[in-house]
Amino acid sequence: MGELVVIKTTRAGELCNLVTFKRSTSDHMNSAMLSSSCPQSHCLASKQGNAIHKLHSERAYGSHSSRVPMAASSSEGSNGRIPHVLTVAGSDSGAGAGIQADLKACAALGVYCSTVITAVTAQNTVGVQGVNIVPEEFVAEQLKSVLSDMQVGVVKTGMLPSIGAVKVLLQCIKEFPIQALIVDPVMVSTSGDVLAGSSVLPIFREELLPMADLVTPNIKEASILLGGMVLETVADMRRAAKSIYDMGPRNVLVKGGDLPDSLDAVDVFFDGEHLHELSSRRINTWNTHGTGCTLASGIAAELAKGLPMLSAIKISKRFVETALDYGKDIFIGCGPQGPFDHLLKLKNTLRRLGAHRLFSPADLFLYAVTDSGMNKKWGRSINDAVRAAVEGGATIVQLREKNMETRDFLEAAQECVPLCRSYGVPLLINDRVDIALACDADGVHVGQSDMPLSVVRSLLGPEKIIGVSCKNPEQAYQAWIDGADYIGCGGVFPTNTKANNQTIGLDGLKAVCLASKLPVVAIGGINMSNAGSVMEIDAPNLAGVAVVSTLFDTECVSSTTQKLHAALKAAAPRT
Ligand SMILES: Cc1ncc(COP(=O)(O)OP(=O)(O)O)c(N)n1
Ligand SMILES: Cc1nc(C(=O)O)sc1CCOP(=O)(O)O
Ligand SMILES: [Mg+2]
Repeated sequence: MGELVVIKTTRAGELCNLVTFKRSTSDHMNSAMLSSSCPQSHCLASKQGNAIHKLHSERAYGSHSSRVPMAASSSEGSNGRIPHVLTVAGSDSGAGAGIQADLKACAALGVYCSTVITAVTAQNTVGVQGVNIVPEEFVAEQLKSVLSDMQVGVVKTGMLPSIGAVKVLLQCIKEFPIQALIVDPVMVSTSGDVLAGSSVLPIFREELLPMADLVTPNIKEASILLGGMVLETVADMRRAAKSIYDMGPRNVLVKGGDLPDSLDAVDVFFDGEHLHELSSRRINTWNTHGTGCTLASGIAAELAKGLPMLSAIKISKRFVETALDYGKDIFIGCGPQGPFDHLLKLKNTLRRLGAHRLFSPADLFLYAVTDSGMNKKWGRSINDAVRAAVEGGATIVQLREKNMETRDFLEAAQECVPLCRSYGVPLLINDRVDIALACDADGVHVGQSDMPLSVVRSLLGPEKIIGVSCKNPEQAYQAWIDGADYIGCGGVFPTNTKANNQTIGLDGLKAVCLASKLPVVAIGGINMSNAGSVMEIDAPNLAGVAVVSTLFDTECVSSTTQKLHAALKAAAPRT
């Protein structure tokens, strides 16, 4: 026989377990607790009116207990697997923190997120009005449902309000191996309400932290974990990071956002060998509720994509900083601490979806970048060079004229725009947003030290194509956040065309591809004999190659372009 779930509300801080629940073959569950419709035959729940009738069967669980730990899943591979984070945390009715923040952060970063709810809180921007702890048996059941069926990469924990919840979590991750465990030791809410009492401290210290790949306490949580140690300076945070490391986690990130009197938000990361101080701009806003959950989920998401720990932390910090900045003036709720806006990128995309844009990643297949020195050497005008490249099969053109007078550059660009348009090939201008505006080019390409992307976008408007140069995953991630259309990534090989250019190799190119959903074009030293190896790196968003000297430091631009096009086609026959 089943027993009804009894849910009573409690005031914040009273963390006694008031929910009674017994398993049986026909429990009637609160409909909010189980998914209501599922086409799969092994689904545990089927809807019957308002109640959900549970088809309880051990056979309903998959059996992945014998599987080996997953390799880092980099992005949607040909097997259709996508990076997956499981969050084990409390629900926040105000949706700024907890499960809701985790879902939004993972969605914003392009990672699938499943959820195990450990507690249901009634909270808003004023504070926490009530907490209901989910019984540990039901936490276990949720864990088993997800872990036995889905390929979870990273588990991230938030509110773990009882010893029992920690125990069942530890049991499950022993049974179902995962790629990494991130522990955000949530104990006190931003409003000061207790979310996990001191009774959980021993099991946190003795059993949970030793299993963690990363633990992310804020100042208060670090102090609690360390028995009341006072943390007032970055030096204190460094000491705290080392002491927490001694409890067993593989990495520690002590978050300094609450440290008083600092201009920057400095976090201290300790990997057992090196201490890193990671600072980010302190954003002046009240809308900070949920930053801790978001940061930890962001790290989990990036780890699930296959990034190393430090890169994942840096990217997640940048995401939080950008989201805080983006949402600094939004107004949700009347309390002292509002939530911020995780889905800023989605808004950028929606804003631009409304606009008429013709750019497609396929345009980047063979990207011809001009050089006036080379054209002069071979006695041809820019216009002739561009025409020959387009006739030979270039799919996009960039005018990169570093030493030209503005007036001459503009005149050349004004000739090239109609020429390229007549071939249906986009024409971009390197660096010079003013020239692009003046000749109505299709877009610009900017580097890391050129005009910032956000300013370029506001000057050019939503329809124009903006490419940005990136040499590492952090820059690639930021380009995506900032709303770039593509990434130019190099120097893949050494080049004589650009002085003192850093060479990042095919591995560097792949790391940039994996860090972003944007299409990527490879640049730097690409020629007839190595173009194939570039196209063959295993990255679905590698869209093509950008080339200067191979196309333009040659007598016959058109036939060289044709040959390179054929070489690319041979290496990437499906494009
Ligand atoms: C397609 C493409 N990728 C990268 C670059 C390099 O741009 P940037 O870093 O701004 O360097 P300069 O070209 O300005 O020297 C590019 N131009 N095109
Ligand atoms: C313009 C440019 N940008 C690079 C980068 O690494 O971002 S490499 C480069 C020069 C590419 O010229 P070539 O094809 O002659 O090697
Ligand atoms: Mg530039």
